[in-house]
Amino acid sequence: MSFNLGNITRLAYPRLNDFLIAVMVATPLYFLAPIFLRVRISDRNGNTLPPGPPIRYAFLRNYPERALDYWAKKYGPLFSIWMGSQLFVVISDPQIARDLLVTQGATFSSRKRYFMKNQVILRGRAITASEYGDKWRQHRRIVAQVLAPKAMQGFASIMEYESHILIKSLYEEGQKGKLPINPAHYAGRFALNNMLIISFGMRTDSSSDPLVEKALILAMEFMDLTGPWSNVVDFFEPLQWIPTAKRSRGHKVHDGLINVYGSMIRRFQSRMDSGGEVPDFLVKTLIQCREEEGLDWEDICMLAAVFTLGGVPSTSGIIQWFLALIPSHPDIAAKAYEELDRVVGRERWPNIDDEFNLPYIRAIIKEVQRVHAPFWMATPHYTSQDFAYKGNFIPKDTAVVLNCYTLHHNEERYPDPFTFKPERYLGDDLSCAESAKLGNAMDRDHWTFGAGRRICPGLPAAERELWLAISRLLWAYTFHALPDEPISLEEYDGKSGRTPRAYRLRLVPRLETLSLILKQADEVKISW
Ligand code: HEM
Repeated sequence: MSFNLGNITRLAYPRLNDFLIAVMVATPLYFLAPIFLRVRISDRNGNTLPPGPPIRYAFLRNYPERALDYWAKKYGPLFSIWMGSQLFVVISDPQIARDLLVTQGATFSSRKRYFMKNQVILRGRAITASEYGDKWRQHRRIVAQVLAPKAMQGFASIMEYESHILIKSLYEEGQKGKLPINPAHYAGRFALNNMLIISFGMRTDSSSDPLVEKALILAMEFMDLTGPWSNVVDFFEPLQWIPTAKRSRGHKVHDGLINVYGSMIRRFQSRMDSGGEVPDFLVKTLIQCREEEGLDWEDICMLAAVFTLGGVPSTSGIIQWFLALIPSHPDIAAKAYEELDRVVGRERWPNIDDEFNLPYIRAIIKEVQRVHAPFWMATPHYTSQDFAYKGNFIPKDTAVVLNCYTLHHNEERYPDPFTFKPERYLGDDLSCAESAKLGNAMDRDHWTFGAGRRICPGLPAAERELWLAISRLLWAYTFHALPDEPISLEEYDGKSGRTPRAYRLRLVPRLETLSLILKQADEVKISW
C-alpha cells in the first residue's frame, strides 16, 4: 500500500489555512467585541441589564434627545445603552423616576467622574461635580442657607428691581418697539445680576459692563463642552492621555472661572480684612466658614461660580424660549393680556404677591418649561451600589439619565404633547418645588429641575426670577417676529444646557403707563 502524500497535503492544507484565517479573524474579534457590542451582565438572581441597542456608541453629538426618545419607544421606559466603557440606564417613566431617583436616593445620587466636565473644568467641585458623600452634603448645605425658599424672600425686592431693569433696557434699546432686538444678552444680564447679588452682593450696571460678556461667554462655553453624551473622551479612558484642542478649551474654562470669580472673591476679602463694609451674601459666608468647613481656594471659587454656571444660562434660556414661542401664539398672548388687565389692571405691573391670582400666566411659565426644558437629560446621576428593579439589574457605577424629553411628551400625562397649551396647567396651584414632592409622580408638573437628592437647589430662586420676568414682559409688551427672520423652535445651541439659536423680535409697548412705571427706577451701581 502506498500513500500519496501529495494528495493528503493538498486536502489538509486548505483546511489548515481556513482554520488559521478563522483564528486570526476570531481572536481580535473576541477581544474587540466587548469594545463595540453590548455585553450581557446579570446578577446572581438572574436579573439582567435593561434592554437596549446592541452596539456601543462613542458619542451622541447633536440633538441626543431624539435618539433617546426613539430608543425609549423601541426598548421601553427603562433601557440601557453602552457608551464606550460606560453603561447608561435611561428612565422615561415618571413612576420609575420616582422609584429609583427619589425612593432609592441613597443608591442613585452620585455623579460620574466625567472627564471634561468633572475632572478638567470643575475638578470634582461646584456641588454638581461632587460624588455623593460628605463633601457634596457639606457644599450643598452651605449654599442651601442662601438658596432656601425662606432666604429667597429676602431677595424679593432685588429680583423685582432686576426685572424692572430687564423691561426697561428692552424698552430703551429696542426704541419702544421700533428696533428688532436679540433678547439673549438682556435675559442673560437679568439672570447674571440676580446671581451676582445673591452670591457677591453686587451687580453689573450697564449692558456693556465687561463682566456681562466674560461671565456669559464662560457659561456658554461650559454648556458647549459638557454635554453628557458629546465627548468621546468621557467613554474611552485611554483617550484621556492625548492632549486635544477641546481639552485645552476645557482647561481655559477652568482657569477663566478661577480668575473671574477668584479675583472678585479676593477684592471682597481684602475689603473685609481692612474693616470695610461688605454685604452679607454667599461669598461672605464662604470666607467666614472657610477654616471651620475646611474649604480650599478652588472650593470657594467654584461654589461662587456655580451660581452663574448653573443659574444663568438655564433661567435666561427659559426667558429666551418664552420670547421665541410667544410671537407665534397670539391667542395665548391675548388670554394672558385679558387676565392681567382684569386682575392687576393697567396702572401697575404684576409683582411677587400677584402670582397665585394669575393662574393663566403661571400656566404659561410651566408650559414653557415643559416644552423647552433647558436640560433635556437633567444631569446624569450615578449608582453607588448594585441594584435590582423589577427584573432589571443596574450595576454599581451606572450613569442614570432622566429622559425629560420623553417624559415631557408623554401622551397620557400631557395629551397633545407637541402643542404649546398652557391650559393643561390650569388648576395646578403648586410651585415646581411643591410639585416635585407629590406622592404620585404622574401628577408632577414637569421634570425640568431634575429629581431626588440632587434636585436643583436653585429651584426657588429660578421660579421667582421666571415669574417676575415673564409676567412683566407679558404685561408690558406685544411680541412680533420679523417676517423674513423666522424663529426656530427646533434647533438650539449648547450640548448640556440648551438655548434657542440667535433670533430677533420686536417688543412693542402695550400700555401708555409703561413709560411712567419705567421712570420709577434707574440703573444703580451696587459694588464694594
Ligand atoms: C430655570 C433655571 C434652572 C434650571 C432649569 C435648572 C436645572 C437643574 C437641573 C436639571 C439640575 C440637575 C438635577 C439632578 O441632578 O437631578 C440642576 C442642578 C443644580 N443646579 Fe440648577 N437649574 C436652574 C437654576 C439654578 C440656579 C438659579 C442655581 C443657583 C443659584 C442652580 C444651581 C444648581 C446646582 C448647584 C446644581 C447641582 C445640584 C447637585 O448636584 O446636588 N440652578 N439644576
